[in-house]
Amino acid sequence: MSELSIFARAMLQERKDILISILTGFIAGIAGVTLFSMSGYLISKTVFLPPLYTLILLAASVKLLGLVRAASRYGERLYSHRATFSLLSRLRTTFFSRLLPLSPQWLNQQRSGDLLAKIVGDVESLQFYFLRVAYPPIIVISIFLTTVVVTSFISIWIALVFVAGMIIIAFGVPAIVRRSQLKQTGAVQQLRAQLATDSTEMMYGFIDLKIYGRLAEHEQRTAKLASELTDAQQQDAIRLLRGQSLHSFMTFFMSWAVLVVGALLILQGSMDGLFLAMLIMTAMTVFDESAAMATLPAYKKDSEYAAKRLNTVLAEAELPAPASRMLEPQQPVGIDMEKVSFRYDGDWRWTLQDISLHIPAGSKTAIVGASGSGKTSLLELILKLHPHVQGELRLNDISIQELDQESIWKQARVILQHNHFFSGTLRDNLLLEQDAVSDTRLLELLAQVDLSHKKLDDLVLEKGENLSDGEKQRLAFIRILLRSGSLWLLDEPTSSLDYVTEQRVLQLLFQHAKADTLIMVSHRLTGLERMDQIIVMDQGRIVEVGTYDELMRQQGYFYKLKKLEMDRVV
Ligand SMILES: Nc1ncnc2c1ncn2[C@@H]1O[C@H](COP(=O)(O)OP(=O)(O)OP(=O)(O)O)[C@@H](O)[C@H]1O
Repeated sequence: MSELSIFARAMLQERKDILISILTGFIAGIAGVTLFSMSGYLISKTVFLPPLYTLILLAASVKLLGLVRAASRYGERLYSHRATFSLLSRLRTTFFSRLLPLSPQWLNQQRSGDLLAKIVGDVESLQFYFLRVAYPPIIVISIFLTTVVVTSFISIWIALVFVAGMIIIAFGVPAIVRRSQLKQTGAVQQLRAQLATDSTEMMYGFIDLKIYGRLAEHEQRTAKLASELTDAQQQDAIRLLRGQSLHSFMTFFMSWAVLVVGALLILQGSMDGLFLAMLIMTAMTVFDESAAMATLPAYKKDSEYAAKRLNTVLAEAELPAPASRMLEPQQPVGIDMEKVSFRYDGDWRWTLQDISLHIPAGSKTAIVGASGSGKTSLLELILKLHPHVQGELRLNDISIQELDQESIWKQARVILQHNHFFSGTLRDNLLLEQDAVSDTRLLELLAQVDLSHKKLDDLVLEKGENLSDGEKQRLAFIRILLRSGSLWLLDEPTSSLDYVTEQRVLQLLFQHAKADTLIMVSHRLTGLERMDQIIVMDQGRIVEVGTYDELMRQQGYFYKLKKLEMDRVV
């Protein structure tokens, strides 16, 4: 059961609560059995008019056992649930922390709904493993064994009936329940994941689906999945109920068996009739204590299936090789590439091929080229977002393979083509990294990027739905101004801005990045005169490198692009 190894480790960490809950659970169970058997004995004894002190003693013991049972049951509930919730939180953090270092490329390949179903639903299914699978057999078997040993002093035959009952109830009933659910394994989890995937896709593509008239079809499919999930959950509930009913039936059957065998023994004179009521009460209580065994197979299968789904995620995903070297903080970063080639997983063609370049520390570089020529991919390689790269890529003369990814990210001030905005206030969205920035400073920055009409308490909707693309770009720009780091990687940071605002923002950018290394991917070819070098790309290759003047003099690819742009403007 290696699938459950994450769970076993988490259980080991919660061993104190687990041991206390087992101990209190055992005390509560035994106190319950003793309480009811003693009540049976008290009733029988009363018939023979015993001395008053005997009755007082028995009644006091029954009361005391009641108190012990209640207190230990409370302790059991408290510690077992505390252990369960701590396990759940450990599982969540373990799974999440294993996901975090995975390459974004791998994460992007996952369907978000399915991944969410795994992170939330499957992890939650695992929480029951302790409470409903690992824990009940320990309690049930220890209570049974204690009861059988004590009963054997009264009658070995009744003790044998208990053993038979234990085998039927603790093993037979779960085996029958297990057989009935073999075919159904994982149906709920699979449907839940499908529903989550379909629903997220519908939410993300709502407007397009509506425009292209496919919304109704999508809604129907989602509704069908939802009803199939309800059916599967209902089937699961029915199976659980069937197991519980079978268990109740067997509990009463075994109590009748105790009554019949006990009556025969009394008739034969081999057992005192005083004990009969006591033994029947014992049977009813002890078999009732084992109710959790009937639902155990269902929870076991669910947990194992959930663990398997989670493990597939972790097994498929390749963790980046550990790297120990760090980029020096606040030192401008020089970048060298020698014959670097790269292709996305599963892609037959090279996205980048034979890239050799030198970007001196503190220089300003523009990357231009046709759409799809590999400009963004090149930036992503510098951020070490893709682990498998051919050739040599060095930052400050350290091979990227040896560099710790986090240390690169700490140094980088990045604007991607799509910047994410969270639901919250504008202030929350600006202060992603640090909260020690005054409102006055934030308002000043907003004014510098022509957003003085915005207020810090303005509400931002999920994914920045109520912001224009240009506003998003300027807010992303403020975000990187608030960061520290000496490597600026900007992927078309001003593509949605008008010319005047763009120039204003770029001026601000050059002021802040004066001594730093700056690489900017740009579609527009205006304002590139101030760059130290321009890298021109086409179909994954570098076709030209030089300053603006050099490239214009050369009259090559860049010159043609520039001419096309100018013709378009005229
Ligand atoms: N996650 C991905 N998986 C597979 N292929 C990808 C992925 N991202 C990009 N590509 C492919 O890699 C190639 C280069 O893409 P890239 O985004 O680097 O180009 P680009 O020059 O930045 O384009 P644009 O100017 O349109 O942003 C494209 O052909 C694209 O289809």
